[in-house]
Amino acid sequence: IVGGAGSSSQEWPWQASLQVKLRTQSHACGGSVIGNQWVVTAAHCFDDLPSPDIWRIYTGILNQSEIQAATPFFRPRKIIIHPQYKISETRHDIALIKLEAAMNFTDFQKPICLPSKEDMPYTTCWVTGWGYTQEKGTIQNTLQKVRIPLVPIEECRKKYIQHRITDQMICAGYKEGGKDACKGDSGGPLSCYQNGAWQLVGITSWGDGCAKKDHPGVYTKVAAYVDWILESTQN
Ligand SMILES: COC(=O)Nc1ccc2c(c1)CCCCCCC[C@H](NC(=O)/C=C/c1cc(Cl)ccc1-n1cnnn1)c1nc-2c(Cl)[nH]1
Repeated sequence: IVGGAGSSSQEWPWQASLQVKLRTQSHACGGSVIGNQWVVTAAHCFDDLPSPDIWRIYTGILNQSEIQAATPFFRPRKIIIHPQYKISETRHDIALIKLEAAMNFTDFQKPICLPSKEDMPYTTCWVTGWGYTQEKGTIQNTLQKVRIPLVPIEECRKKYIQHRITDQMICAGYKEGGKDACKGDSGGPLSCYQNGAWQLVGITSWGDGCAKKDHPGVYTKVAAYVDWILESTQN
């Protein structure tokens, strides 16, 4: 997260850290708890790391330093990549992880609501993650947060002429740049507060550089996948 600030405990209890254990273990992607056995993330997180056995999902964490050998984590029982997603493309960048066991919800780990399928005028949206605070950066210890306004899709299409911004994507950013998601934040939530509840409006997906002027971040529009999420999480 570029231009953000450290979060407090219990502020984003749906935020997950998806870690990969090869010879060493490290953070790879963000994720969002949407049920006691379900986390939603970006499909591209699995492009080069498809084996479920190397993934460890941590919830209820504020600081990466809380993750030690003894810290409990969930293993994926199943990873469901959106059927229309293609590796190294940007469309349908969404995946579901069924955890091997159900979690107990607490003040530190509980789900975020899925959004309504109708387009809403979200005005209070935040992006969170442990990603870089600049393009050449490092994974942050404390979960970072930054408030970012949504950008109308027609304006976003003008900024990304050579890319195809589809109706299943949502853009967020400041004209002057300075605040954005960055490397290590992908898969995490774009959370918007609306009608008294936090809703998972976007999944951090891609952008041209981090926090550059006239280059908003591009997020998977969760409202376009609510039916797929509901039918995929039935069993
Ligand atoms: C110590 O541990 C680490 O350093 N871990 C570790 C450290 C870094 C990374 C990994 C692990 C995961 C790589 C593979 C999966 C994921 C591959 C793609 C992923 N993208 C993003 O997270 C965000 C993109 C992004 C999103 C928005 Cl909305 C706007 C601008 C964006 N950016 C444009 N340019 N940079 N960001 C990424 N993530 C990393 C990189 Cl490197 N790139």
